[in-house]
Amino acid sequence: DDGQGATGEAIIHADDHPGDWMTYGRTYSEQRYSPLDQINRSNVGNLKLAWYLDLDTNRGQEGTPLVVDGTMYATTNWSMMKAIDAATGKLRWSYDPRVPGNIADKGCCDTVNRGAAYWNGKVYFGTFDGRLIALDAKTGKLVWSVNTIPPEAELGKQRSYTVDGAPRIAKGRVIIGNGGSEFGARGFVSAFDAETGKLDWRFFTVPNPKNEPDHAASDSVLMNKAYQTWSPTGAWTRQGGGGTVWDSIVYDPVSDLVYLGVGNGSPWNYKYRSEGKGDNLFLGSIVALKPETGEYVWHFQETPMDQWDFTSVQQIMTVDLPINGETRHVIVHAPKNGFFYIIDAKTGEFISGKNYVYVNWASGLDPKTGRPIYNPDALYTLTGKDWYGIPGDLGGHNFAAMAYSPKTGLVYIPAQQVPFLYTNQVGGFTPHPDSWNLGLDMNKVGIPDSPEAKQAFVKDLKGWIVAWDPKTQAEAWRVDHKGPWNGGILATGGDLLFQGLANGEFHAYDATNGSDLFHFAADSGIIAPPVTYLGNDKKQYVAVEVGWGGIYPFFLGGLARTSGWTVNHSRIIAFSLEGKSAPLPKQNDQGFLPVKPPAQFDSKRTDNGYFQFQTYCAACHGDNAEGAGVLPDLRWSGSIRHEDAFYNVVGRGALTAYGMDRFDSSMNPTEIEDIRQFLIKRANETYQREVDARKNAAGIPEQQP
Ligand SMILES: O=C(O)c1cc(C(=O)O)c2c(n1)C(=O)C(=O)c1cc(C(=O)O)[nH]c1-2
Ligand SMILES: [Ca+2]
Repeated sequence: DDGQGATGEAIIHADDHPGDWMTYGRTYSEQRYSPLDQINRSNVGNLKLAWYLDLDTNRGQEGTPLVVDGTMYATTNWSMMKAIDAATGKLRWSYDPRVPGNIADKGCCDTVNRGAAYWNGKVYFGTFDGRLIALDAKTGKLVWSVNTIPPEAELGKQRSYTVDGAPRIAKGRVIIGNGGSEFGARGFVSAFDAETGKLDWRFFTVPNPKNEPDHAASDSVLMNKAYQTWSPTGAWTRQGGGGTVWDSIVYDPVSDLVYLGVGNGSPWNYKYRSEGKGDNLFLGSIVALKPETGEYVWHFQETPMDQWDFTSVQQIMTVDLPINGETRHVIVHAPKNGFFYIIDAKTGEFISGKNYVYVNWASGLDPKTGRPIYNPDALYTLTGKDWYGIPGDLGGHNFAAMAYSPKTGLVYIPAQQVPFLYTNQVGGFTPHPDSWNLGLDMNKVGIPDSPEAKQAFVKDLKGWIVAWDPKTQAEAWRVDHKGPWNGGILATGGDLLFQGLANGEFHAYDATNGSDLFHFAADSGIIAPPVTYLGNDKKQYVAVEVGWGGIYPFFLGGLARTSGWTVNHSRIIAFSLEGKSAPLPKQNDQGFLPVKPPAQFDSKRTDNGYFQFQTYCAACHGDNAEGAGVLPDLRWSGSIRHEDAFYNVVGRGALTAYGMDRFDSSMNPTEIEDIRQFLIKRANETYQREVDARKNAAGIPEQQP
């Protein structure tokens, strides 16, 4: 027995039953390539809506649905799970883990969920409040549920753990990570027995602050190798250091290793975090472990001295590639930092790397070691000067998964350009409970409300597909989109690429040259990756979750209207050649109207109100109080009209059930009222502009400014 079990064998031999989509990236290689070819270049133009299922949350949907034996298992925002007849869209069962609403602000980037795992008749998924849940796949009944966050990891209000990534299963062990490095967190992954939920091993990705054993699988490598790459007294010893594994965990049966994509530093500011010393292992790294024990095998660090939120969490893919005349089994990786890496899957040896998007922080990689050749100006925490970085904190590529077609030999990356102004927090590192704690000046990371500043920034916002040839480490061609933050990509044996876009369209492209062969108006922004499968009727379907959200519209707010205005109507849509569904229901896409604000505000309080807003509110309600249409735009909120009404929501938690936490333990009533004064000021400054932006046939606001 090789320990794989029937499900492990089924996933390893996924191409023997291509109608299923049994694990996050379809196969353990996570290539997101399906050999199905009923739908192909010659007939995709006839693709029709087969069914749609409206969801119960109107927020960002990032899930990859699984399909096993004709049943789809989809996770949606607020960590909910649905089992659906994959041919008809009929709901079989649903499960709501009842994540408390006040948890939303413990995570940086929307209460999303990226997907489930399937093993031996059970489906597994993580919840935003840190649980891992196993359900009976047939009935949806709870089998077990565990808290994945050990009590000793929760060290006060500055530390935060949320779970939104999809679990992966290796040899009967469910492996799950978490997020939280923007607040304060020490990253780790845990492996649980798939049958019982019993903890098997745990691996921390950054050292114990006292260099003491955690009694975890990571003890020896952290104490002997990683600790020496951190300063013993930096802010990391209080903030956790970061390194959260919030998305990619991959098991490779060929090398028999589990790969972790490790996240950014906490706090971001390297000078404060580690006194400007050391590479800070294992931040920004791929780490390879043994699946049975969690024992360290190798690591490759892509971003030493991280200070840009350059996570290596992005999807890890294994491919067999011809390299210098021999076929090698390699990892290909396009992390946030903008470089495309090829790494030996067995040993972690760096083979080559080249930037897949424009980058200004490094001039290239050392050809021997793969270490970035830094632009000294990019090391803003060491220079003390502001840095306009490309990629910025959202990366050249974020969670939206890339795909590889073995037929074309190309990797298709949902690439983007979203610059970020990195500025140091003045006067040393000052953390705030219940807030992002980056060691950055939160006032300055925002865009000033001047048309010139905004136009310059918006001009730099881009999104496209890059078709990357890993054999030559060069771009083959590209498909330009209207703006950043588009969905993940699916490649198929029909020589097609499928992708949903931020502008609410779902597209099929020719995988050989990028020609646009099909599009469908899905009415809301799409950020999730599509999947394809056979229904019980043996027909090929392509399905995707629709729903605009995630960090781009949340934090960039009005600036994130790059692909147009969208009002959220979250649903799952599925297509087939025979699709006979009724069209999507007609809906009102106008969204809220600006409401004339109270004329008076106290201009002595608005500066502090801006600071409090940027510190506590901007990450969800939008930079400088301009919303993007997902969460309430506070400039037009009824609750800013009276001090008590505003305090009821912000201080006393009147809306906690809807995801708005109470902030009376992090701000006093005066500070909360300062925010209200600032919001009234912003409403007055922008009211006429927002009214004018709606003076068009559709009545929909045009892109800022
Ligand atoms: O450092 C972290 O722990 C962490 C967690 C998460 C998350 O859990 O979603 C994101 C990020 N970082 C992050 O940097 C990021 O760009 C991001 C985007 C998203 C999203 O779902 O839109 N999540 C996250
Ligand atoms: Ca992060």
